[in-house]
Amino acid sequence: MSAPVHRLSVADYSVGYPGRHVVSGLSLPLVRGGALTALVGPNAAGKTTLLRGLAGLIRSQGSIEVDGRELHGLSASAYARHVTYMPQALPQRVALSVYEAVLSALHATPPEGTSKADLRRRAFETLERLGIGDLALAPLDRLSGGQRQLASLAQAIARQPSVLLLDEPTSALDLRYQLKVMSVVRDLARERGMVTIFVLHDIALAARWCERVIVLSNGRVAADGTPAEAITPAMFAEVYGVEARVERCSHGHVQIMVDGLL
Ligand SMILES: Nc1ncnc2c1ncn2[C@@H]1O[C@H](COP(=O)(O)OP(=O)(O)OP(=O)(O)O)[C@@H](O)[C@H]1O
Repeated sequence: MSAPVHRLSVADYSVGYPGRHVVSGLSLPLVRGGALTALVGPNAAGKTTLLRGLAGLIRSQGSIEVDGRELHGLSASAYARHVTYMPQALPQRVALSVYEAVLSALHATPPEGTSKADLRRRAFETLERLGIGDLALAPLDRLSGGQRQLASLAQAIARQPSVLLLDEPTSALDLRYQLKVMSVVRDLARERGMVTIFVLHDIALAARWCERVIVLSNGRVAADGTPAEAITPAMFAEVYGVEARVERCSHGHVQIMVDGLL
């Protein structure tokens, strides 16, 4: 039996900090689970603020619905069962092993009907799936930056939320692990029908792996569509102030050539 496809809707949504609106009145056409969505845009566009708002970590106004259910008003623990956020900042240098860190994330919002043995199994399976089973017993404070990023991703995906929000999850990873992470998360999104939004600075990676690309600029949606619709020379000029060509290679993938600053 295939998993239900989760849905996220965001309407008239505003989020920011005391005395500072970063995103005002933003609406997103339905984000469907089962495939990857990229959130791209220049520095300070509001990507992290939007994701942290959607994750219920900072105060926001407007509507955020998951599977038709409004999340505003839910308790923090009920909210966290629907939405999981992987922050840009890597895990604290705490005295836990990678396995214990994943297990503690699972214990924070234990899925209904799962035993402690199920949670332990799920923690190990997640590490194996990401190709870091050999790091299970390694202390977090002895990992490299990339290894800590993988441990943080393992904490997020082990929780099996309806909506997974990942803030630059590949920024510290080498080429092989970038591809590994994109393919594991894409497969999980398909298997679980999970809504999955990645903040990415690497637009080529977004174009290659994501079905939908949302471009945020100054807290507004500047483009939203398939990679071919959203990633265009006009978007690069308007949003990033750079001259770029967008072509397709023989495999049909979008290729980006940045020629310089405008
Ligand atoms: N805690 C905070 N208090 C006040 N303003 C903040 C806070 N965090 C971020 N900002 C401001 O909000 C704006 C958006 O920041 P945000 O981190 O959401 O951007 P971003 O698109 O994720 O950027 P980047 O690509 O550089 O990570 C910026 O102008 C930033 O200075």
